[in-house]
Amino acid sequence: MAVYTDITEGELEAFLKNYDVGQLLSYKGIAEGSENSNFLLHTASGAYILTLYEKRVDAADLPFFLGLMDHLARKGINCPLPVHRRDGAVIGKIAGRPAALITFLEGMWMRRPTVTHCREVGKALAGMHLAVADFPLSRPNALSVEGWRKLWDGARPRADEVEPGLVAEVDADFAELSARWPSDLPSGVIHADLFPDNVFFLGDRLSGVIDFYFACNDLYAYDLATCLNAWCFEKDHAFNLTKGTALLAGYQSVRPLTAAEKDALPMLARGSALRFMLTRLYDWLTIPDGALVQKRDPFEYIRRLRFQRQIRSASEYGLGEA
Ligand SMILES: Nc1ncnc2c1ncn2[C@@H]1O[C@H](COP(=O)(O)OP(=O)(O)O)[C@@H](O)[C@H]1O
Ligand SMILES: N[C@@H](CCOP(=O)(O)O)C(=O)O
Repeated sequence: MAVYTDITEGELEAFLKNYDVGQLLSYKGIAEGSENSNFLLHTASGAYILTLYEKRVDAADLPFFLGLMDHLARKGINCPLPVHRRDGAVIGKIAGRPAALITFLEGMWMRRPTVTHCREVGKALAGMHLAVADFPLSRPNALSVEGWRKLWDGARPRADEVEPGLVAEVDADFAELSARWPSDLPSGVIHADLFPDNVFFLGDRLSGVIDFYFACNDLYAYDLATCLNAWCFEKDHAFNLTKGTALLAGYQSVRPLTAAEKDALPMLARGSALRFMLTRLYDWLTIPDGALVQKRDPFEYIRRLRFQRQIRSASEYGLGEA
């Protein structure tokens, strides 16, 4: 469920008066998503998404997120284009919340991505990494190693109740990741949450990338490692080598990895698995049952983490196979 703040037709009509989008024809809340409130709007000029930014998004970060979408869309990346108001601004206010209007993208996200989808997402990710080279804004990654530690401090006292032995496992991860986390790899603005529910397809064609609200400056190869975890495992938690091969080959067909990035990939994939396990575990332990926020399964990422601890070389993901 992702309509935390409801809006009236009157509020919406008043909000839209600031834009050149024509008369409001219809609007409805969108159930999918987890962070913000989203509405699908039809106006005389077409379809749009209205997003009301909720508590977990810092309003001070909105110029970065919306500026990034604007930059990428203008560079030909399939992502939403923020609609400018008549006064030039892209951020407005409705029902007391900061809000923006973005263009609607056709397509649907893949519940069971195929090898072809993995290759296409690899290409799109590399395309974004090239396209951000001249993006002028930056935002530190609040969810890198130090941010993970804060989440772990909150979750650790009850982590063994969720999964016996988890405290010892994750303490050991922190010791190793702190000592070996790379910092001198190619970096720039990354998406940082490129899961299947944030990528739309029309058949096999990638039609859109959405949800830039975790985007930040970090290592490009870390973004790719997140995709390995999010796209290349089956429902039974087994790694699919063919999908890994396709994702990495797709990425490298647009932006070849450096030797140092290849060497670091297992460590980055382990860190990324830890990052998503921790946000999920933290929410699992702190969000009350019945709350509107959708809680995601930490066990899926406990398994990813155990898998990633065993990997010694990126060739085990299929690097160099295609
Ligand atoms: N530009 C867009 N075009 C079409 N649908 C969109 C667009 N942006 C968001 N959506 C719809 O809204 C849902 C939630 O969007 P998302 O940005 O993932 O929200 P959240 O940040 O709350 O997780 C998506 O799953 C999709 O159905
Ligand atoms: N992708 C994250 C959760 C973030 O949710 P989103 O709806 O904003 O993509 C996870 O799977 O833990």
